[in-house]
Amino acid sequence: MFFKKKTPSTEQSEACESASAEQPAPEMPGYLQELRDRITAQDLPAMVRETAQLEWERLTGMDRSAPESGISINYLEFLLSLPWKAVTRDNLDLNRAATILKSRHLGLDAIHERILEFLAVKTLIGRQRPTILVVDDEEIARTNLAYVLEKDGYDVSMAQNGLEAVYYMDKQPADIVITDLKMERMDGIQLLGTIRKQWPDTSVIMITGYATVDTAVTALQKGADHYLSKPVNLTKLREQVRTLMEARERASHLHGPVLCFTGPPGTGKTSIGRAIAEALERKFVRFSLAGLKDEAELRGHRRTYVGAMAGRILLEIQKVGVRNPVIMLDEMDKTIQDFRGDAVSVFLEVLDPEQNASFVDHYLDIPFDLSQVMFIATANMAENLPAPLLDRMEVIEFSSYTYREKEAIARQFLVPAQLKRHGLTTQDVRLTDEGVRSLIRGYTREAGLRGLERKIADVCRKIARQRVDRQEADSNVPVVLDEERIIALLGAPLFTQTRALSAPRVGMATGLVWTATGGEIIFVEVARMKGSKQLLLTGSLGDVLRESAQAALSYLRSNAAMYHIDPGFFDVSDIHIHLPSGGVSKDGPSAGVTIFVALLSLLTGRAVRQDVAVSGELTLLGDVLPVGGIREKVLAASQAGIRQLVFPRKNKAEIEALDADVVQDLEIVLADEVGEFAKVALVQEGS
Ligand SMILES: Nc1ncnc2c1ncn2[C@@H]1O[C@H](COP(=O)(O)OP(=O)(O)OP(=O)(O)O)[C@@H](O)[C@H]1O
Repeated sequence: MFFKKKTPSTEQSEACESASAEQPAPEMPGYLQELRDRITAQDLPAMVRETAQLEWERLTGMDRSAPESGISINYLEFLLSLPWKAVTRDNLDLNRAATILKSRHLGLDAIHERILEFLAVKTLIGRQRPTILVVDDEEIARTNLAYVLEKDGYDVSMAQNGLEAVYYMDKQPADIVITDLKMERMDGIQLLGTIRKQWPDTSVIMITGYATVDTAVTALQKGADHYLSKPVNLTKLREQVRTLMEARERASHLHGPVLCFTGPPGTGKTSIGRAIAEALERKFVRFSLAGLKDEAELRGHRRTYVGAMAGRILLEIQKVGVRNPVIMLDEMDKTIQDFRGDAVSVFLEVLDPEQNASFVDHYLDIPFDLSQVMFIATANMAENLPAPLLDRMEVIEFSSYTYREKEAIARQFLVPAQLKRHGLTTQDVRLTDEGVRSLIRGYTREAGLRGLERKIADVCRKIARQRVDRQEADSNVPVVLDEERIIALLGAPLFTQTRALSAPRVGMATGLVWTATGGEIIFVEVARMKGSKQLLLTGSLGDVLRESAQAALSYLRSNAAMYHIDPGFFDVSDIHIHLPSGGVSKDGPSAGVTIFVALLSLLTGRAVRQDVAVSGELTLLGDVLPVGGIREKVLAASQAGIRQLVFPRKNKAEIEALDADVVQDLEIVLADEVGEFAKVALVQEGS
């Protein structure tokens, strides 16, 4: 029993605290009767009905003007409004799922494949009908039980005694054995012993006509999962069978692992989640975790708090009215950083099928089964998620779109959808190639498509307004959306992409960074002045980047001769390293090589080519380690007008996996050690 009875004194004070938030109690006698009828009539699990009845009894003993009766009514109403048993039936037709996924997205084939595999495994497991073996020497008893259980969808076989049961189990072990206790040849207790030894995963329900406390205790001690006396209460038996089957389902990983979509904003994570729900014919809930500050928002407040209510998870379940929706937990990484308290353990409990079958919301105070929910988490960067959570999730990465992909998606999906949403048709508007390009390049700067979608909506709104205002006589003539028209509608372009500079410069190198919103090019500037061995670092740099700068400087000092620079250069100088765009914080090890190139240029006086970008982690001994976010970095480089890229050779596999579309117009050089980076980036002497 999970309902906690409180002492009258605490109840009173709590009730007074909560008074302001509660509704006045409805006219009681009729309402109380109605509540009672609902408790009896609704299909509730036994424990829930018991809790509701107890609460109802408390309510009837209360003064109807007392604030606590309002609290009690709210609780009961909430409890009765939850979908304790309601579920939608999964549609596991893979062809249909594939069609739905394809019709919603362009590209993303690898992700679609992965999701279809996930659904295929579910389908196969779902097809295996659970099996039950009924063992009883009375024919009527066993056929009756078999009839009832078959109607519940189980595959049922029968045996007359323990020996026959063992014979059947040898051929095909059942998930559950329901056995009589007293039988000829091998009785129920002996059969239980054999099952426990040979088929430890099979659950056993023991039934007997000679129910005594002793036999029940013996059966349970020997490993029976449940015990029932004759005549068998069929409702109880079916409930026990269902509980055991659900526990088995959970153990067989039917529900896990949880999918976790990572990638920059607007790359299709939510819309794929929605498409999965549509394919399965499940309800969909998107629930943004951003801004969630503490556990109570997820799990509810105890009823002792003023205005206590259930947490977001149960409120969403209540809203959709079924206990098996697809719930998308958006931006999990952000919540974990900002959360007061232990967010990780709450998520572990919510996502783990072993634990979430008895999820306890503090307000509800009795377990609610979340194990049928299909959770999908999203995060901008998987690296931001703690290892215990990542362990339970299958991460699927969504990456940035190329210009070309954006153009195709805009044409096929975003523009038609926005036209429709604004009462326009493709007859009203003709978007030219130049128009799409200018929308993408001039008005958005993003890895995904969110901003582009908003800009298209802006354009549609303005065209709709013009159409209505002017009552255009020529309304049959489509508006041609070319660059000029777009500038007329949206104003001057907002962005000129950070462009690589053209002329080579001494003391300035171009690098590449990867952030939650995609790739970016960065510039590293270095200067040397008279001083006394100080290294100044500016530009909102994180600790890792600062350490990379120190390592690059130490490497150069310790290898001065090899690079033909004065070994004492630092004794009489200060070195300043600056990464412009101070408003953006920068961190990570991959700028080590870029800093080295800028320093070497400064100390040798050789200029750095500005159409080359380098990215790699530098060790103190001059080795180069691989870096992350290759696709994002390459895209950023090509959009910024870079011609040549140098990456660590250890990134070869990721580079070879890039689509031709991404590496178009770029030359990528792979380097083993830091000197090779410098060779490409520095202008050749004499040239
Ligand atoms: N490959 C694609 N094909 C067609 N439309 C797409 C594709 N990717 C994204 N979209 C569309 O772009 C818009 C933004 O996508 P969505 O909301 O799914 O992104 P998200 O990754 O969930 O973003 P966020 O992380 O900000 O929540 C949606 O209208 C979506 O339908």
